[in-house]
Amino acid sequence: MEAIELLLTRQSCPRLVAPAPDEAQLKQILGAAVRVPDHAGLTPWEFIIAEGDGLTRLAEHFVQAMEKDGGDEAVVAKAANMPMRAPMVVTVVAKVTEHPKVPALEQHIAAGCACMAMQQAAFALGLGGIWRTGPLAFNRHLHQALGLGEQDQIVGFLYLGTPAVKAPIKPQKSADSAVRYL
Ligand SMILES: Cc1cc2nc3c(=O)[nH]c(=O)nc-3n(C[C@H](O)[C@H](O)[C@H](O)COP(=O)(O)O)c2cc1C
Repeated sequence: MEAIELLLTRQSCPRLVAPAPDEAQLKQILGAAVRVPDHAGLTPWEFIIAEGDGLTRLAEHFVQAMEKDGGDEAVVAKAANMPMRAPMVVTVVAKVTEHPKVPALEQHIAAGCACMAMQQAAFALGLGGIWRTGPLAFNRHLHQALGLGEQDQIVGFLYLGTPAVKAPIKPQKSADSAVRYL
């Protein structure tokens, strides 16, 4: 796939099934992640990969975090199922450090770029992915369970796998309404 074709046709895939990215594919996906712009070379990210039993552990963390947050039965049951929507879930964390020239926002953006690059790499490899967040991304109980520091932030749960159906590519979007010239 041409790079420009990837950039103009990338789309999310919410319905994902096994197989997950294999070892070689995952290496390329992670390689794309760490290739993104990174002010001052802080590598302000961590990728927590859940696959197989890891998905069950992630679901347990989700459940406990929601319970500690006072979530009702329906909310907790929904959380338990979330990681089961794909054969692999990568929790993308912005690992934020104090830096005189690189504010936290830039470190969050860099981690977000990494998430996007991974989705694009998966798409280019014929796999599917969708970037999700929701309240759990901001849940401090989950952050603690995953060993995040006080300044760290989950910027995305990247669901990866094989598209369950071959969805048609969505029509091209126009940027016209978002553009103005000075
Ligand atoms: C930071 C961020 C968080 C998102 N969180 C969710 C989410 O929790 N649930 C969801 O369905 N889509 C979420 N999305 C949107 C999807 O990733 C996706 O972009 C959207 O469904 C549109 O599909 P497309 O990427 O094919 O245009 C999020 C996107 C971003 C950038």
